[in-house]
Amino acid sequence: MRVLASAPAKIILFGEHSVVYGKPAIAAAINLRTYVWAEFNEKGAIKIEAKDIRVPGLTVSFSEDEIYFESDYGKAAEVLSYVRQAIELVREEADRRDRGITVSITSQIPVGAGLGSSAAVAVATIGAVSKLLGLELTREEIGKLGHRVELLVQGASSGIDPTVSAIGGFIHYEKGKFEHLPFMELPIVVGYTGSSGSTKELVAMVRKTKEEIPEIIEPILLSMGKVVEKAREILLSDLDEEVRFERLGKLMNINHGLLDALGVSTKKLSELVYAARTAGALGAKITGAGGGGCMYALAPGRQREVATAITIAGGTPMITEISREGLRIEEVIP
Ligand SMILES: Nc1ncnc2c1ncn2[C@@H]1O[C@H](COP(=O)(O)OP(=O)(O)O)[C@@H](O)[C@H]1O
Ligand SMILES: C[C@@](O)(CCOP(=O)(O)O)CC(=O)O
Ligand SMILES: [Mg+2]
Repeated sequence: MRVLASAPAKIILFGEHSVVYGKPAIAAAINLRTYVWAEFNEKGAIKIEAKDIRVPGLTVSFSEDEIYFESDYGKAAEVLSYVRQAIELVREEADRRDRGITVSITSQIPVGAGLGSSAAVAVATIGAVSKLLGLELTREEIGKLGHRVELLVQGASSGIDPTVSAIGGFIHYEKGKFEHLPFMELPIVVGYTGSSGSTKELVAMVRKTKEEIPEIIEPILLSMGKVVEKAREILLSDLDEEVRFERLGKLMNINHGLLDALGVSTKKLSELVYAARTAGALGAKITGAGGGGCMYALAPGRQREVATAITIAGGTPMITEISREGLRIEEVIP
């Protein structure tokens, strides 16, 4: 039997980092996906074929069914740890720790770009392997297992990424609980710096600063939570679209400033943010952990101009749409 599952990337509209400390956040699944094939192998081992993963310092190449890591083993093992933990967790849930499983991954999501590639690969792996082992799990349960994977690998995770990747759509999330927000097309442009940041390292860095100067960092996290609550209020209001976008844009700019204060922006991210605002975006901010990766801009009627400004500033604009669908079982071959 072979199973193919896929799971989407996401953007965090408001509240990254503060969400790790129990504050609310708002995120949406987007139409970039990670695909995972799962099948049994007779060796009783876990085998991972990560076909197109590009991480600086690591090259993975393939022959028929062997994987070669052109790097030290430690680094390769670390990079594949989300997938390995996802498989091990599902084998445990199914009480089939002995079962050999091979997974093969292809992905459209840039890695370490703040678009939740770690959550998508974990969720798609859990989806494919649980189906293979005959476990009946709901999307919500799969999101919770994805959260456990992120906790095991990163040491800290709010769970928002695996939740939105598993269930899809547009959500408000707080302390493990989510609420679907009304589906709406937002006129946004995502700008990719081309460099990556490790969520594990950035979350650890914020925690260290918080421990050193809690009297300064805690009020920033509190403010971020308040920005999210205000944004939710605006998203659910019946305000005129123009006013609504204008207010959301202002909140995005505040949220970016607060993220910058936490130290997770970079020169390039800020350049893309300011280029977008100068080209007419109502708001622009980092999305995801930062340290490189992506920003996004809200630009009703100005998406083309903002995309051009991002290109001129040295970034890559991406036109993305919100994905209603989360985890999908694409194919089951008996
Ligand atoms: N296609 C993939 N195959 C295997 N592992 C992946 C894949 N995509 C992402 N990952 C894992 O996720 C990590 C990146 O996660 P993270 O630092 O949270 O950034 P982000 O989730 O923003 O992309 C990679 O280093 C790797 O371990
Ligand atoms: C920084 C954080 O809020 C989001 C991280 O997203 P990403 O891995 O950068 O896509 C961490 C978390 O919510 O667990
Ligand atoms: Mg991640």
